[in-house]
Amino acid sequence: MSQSIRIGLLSISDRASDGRYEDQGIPALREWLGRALVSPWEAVPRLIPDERATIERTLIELADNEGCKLILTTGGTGPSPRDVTPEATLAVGDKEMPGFGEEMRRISLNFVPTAILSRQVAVIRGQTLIVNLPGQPKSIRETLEGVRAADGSVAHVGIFAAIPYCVDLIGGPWMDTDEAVIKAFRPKSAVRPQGA
Ligand SMILES: Nc1ncnc2c1ncn2[C@@H]1O[C@H](COP(=O)(O)OP(=O)(O)OP(=O)(O)O)[C@@H](O)[C@H]1O
Ligand SMILES: Nc1nc2c(c(=O)[nH]1)N[C@H]1C(S)=C(S)[C@@H](COP(=O)(O)O)O[C@H]1N2
Repeated sequence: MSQSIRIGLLSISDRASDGRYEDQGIPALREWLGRALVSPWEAVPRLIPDERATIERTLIELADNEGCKLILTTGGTGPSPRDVTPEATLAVGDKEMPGFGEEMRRISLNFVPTAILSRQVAVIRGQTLIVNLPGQPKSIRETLEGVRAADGSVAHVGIFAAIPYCVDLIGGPWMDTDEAVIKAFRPKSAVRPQGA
């Protein structure tokens, strides 16, 4: 049995956090991960406003104190004055992982022409991978799972395909996925550690 991975689910929204609407970010993240992951995992959810200092503090808390090896944020990636999630994420990261943002924008263009308005980034902080997803709840599935053709075959692979191997490389727990949702790609040389 694999070791359980703790996954930070960080919904960043002024209106969801002050109760003007119900947060759909955390439920959408939970729902998708619940379908995609077949190895054990535990959600560590947080709902906060679009305040840069609060975002930075919460990312640090999830990574350093809560032991989350993966953090998925949703919201605050656009061009509006209050959208500061990428700045906060870059500020707490040791290394930027530009491929995630580049690929998510490409995937999202299959769904909306405004995909290029998302400034989403990904970083490594210590042994934690942090990935920004857009705020529209439907964009969570779109970017993580990718695009399917009418016959259900995969037309554009979602970014989650690369996440288990990235977590391996930074020393996190082994993750297995349901291939009907998303096939995790690992190079043939990747060796599953004993007991994982
Ligand atoms: N947590 C959420 N729950 C439900 N819907 C959301 C959430 N976050 C965003 N949305 C929807 O997606 C849209 C785009 O998200 P964005 O992150 O740009 O929010 P926003 O317009 O800055 O407002 P807010 O921060 O108050 O959610 C929102 O206008 C809203 O319709
Ligand atoms: N997959 C996907 N990506 C998407 C969208 C979407 O609906 N689906 N919305 C776009 C829009 S309209 C905006 S403004 C940006 C930024 O969104 P955010 O501020 O909610 O993070 O994400 C873009 N990326």
